[in-house]
Amino acid sequence: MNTQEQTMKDLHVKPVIDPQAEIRSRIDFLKAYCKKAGAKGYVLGISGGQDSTLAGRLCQLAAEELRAEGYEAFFYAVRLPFGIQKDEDDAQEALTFIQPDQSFTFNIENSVNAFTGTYLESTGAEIPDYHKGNVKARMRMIAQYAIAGERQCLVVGTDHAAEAITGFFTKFGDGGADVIPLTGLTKGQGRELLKALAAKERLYLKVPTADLLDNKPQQADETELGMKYEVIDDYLAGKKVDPDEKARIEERYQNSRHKRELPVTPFDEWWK
Ligand SMILES: Nc1ncnc2c1ncn2[C@@H]1O[C@H](COP(=O)(O)OP(=O)(O)OC[C@H]2O[C@@H]([n+]3cccc(C(=O)O)c3)[C@H](O)[C@@H]2O)[C@@H](O)[C@H]1O
Ligand SMILES: Nc1ncnc2c1ncn2[C@@H]1O[C@H](COP(=O)(O)OP(=O)(O)OP(=O)(O)O)[C@@H](O)[C@H]1O
Ligand SMILES: [Mg+2]
Repeated sequence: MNTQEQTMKDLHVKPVIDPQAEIRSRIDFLKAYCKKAGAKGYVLGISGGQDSTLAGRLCQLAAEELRAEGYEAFFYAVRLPFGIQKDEDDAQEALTFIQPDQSFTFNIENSVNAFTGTYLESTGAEIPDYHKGNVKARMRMIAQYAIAGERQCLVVGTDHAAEAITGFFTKFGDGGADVIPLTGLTKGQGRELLKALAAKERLYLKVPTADLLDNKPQQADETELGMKYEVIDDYLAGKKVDPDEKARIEERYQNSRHKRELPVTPFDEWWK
């Protein structure tokens, strides 16, 4: 098996999907795991971006089905802006589509600013914008775990194959979650699922952005990555891609392995 085939297998990617079947199996997974864990539902940050819109809708449908079957479960959608989010209208549109049982707004600005202030006092250095971005992602994780802890719920992650292969997530930030229902999907397949769920075009054609930087608000992921999701998706679907791009994807995959594993112990061999 060549590297590309092995990676596709490791990341559980199917080159072609039946969107309705994927929706069904992922909702079934969310329901089965919730019951098995004895949890009371799901918590997820809703940014207005494609991934959380999709995962949020799947969680809401799972919670509704569980209740109809006599199991009390709820979906809590959390808006987690840093100050005023430039694309707040998209986030509101996402909430309208998801129709969550309950939504909260937890503004992370005060917590992040308190953190960066203490960081300066403690180390004598300003935290660079890039690393502050990771603090924002981790603050969102802290907020979601606090809500999940209080409500005995599961924290939902939105990682999928196109982010997993590039390691394009913050370790223990948006990468920190209990259940990851979009695993194995490419970015384009996530879009297909949203279409099949009758989301508005605006929600699935939105330009993907981590939106973590003060200096470059709404920067497109593709700009930071220096790669197109279309190319990453082609690679994941087993297609032939430009050799330079292929090499860059494979390098990113290899260098980010530590993010897809549990913390390394003296008994692990994978890093050798
Ligand atoms: N080989 C190794 N073995 C074990 N651990 C290793 C390691 N190399 C670094 N590390 C650890 O990992 C840390 C670096 O990882 P991390 O803190 O995640 O930082 P890093 O990978 O540098 O940054 C996160 C990236 O993900 C992007 N992101 C974040 C959040 C959301 C989204 C989105 O798609 O919306 C994208 C963000 O724009 C940025 O490019 C190091 O500080 C170190 O602690
Ligand atoms: N401003 C925010 N408010 C609430 N949750 C957020 C916010 N920013 C990020 N998140 C959470 O972090 C996750 C990772 O962000 P990411 O940008 O990868 O996904 P997305 O915004 O849902 O979709 P896209 O990748 O297309 O922008 C989101 O899915 C969401 O759960
Ligand atoms: Mg986003």
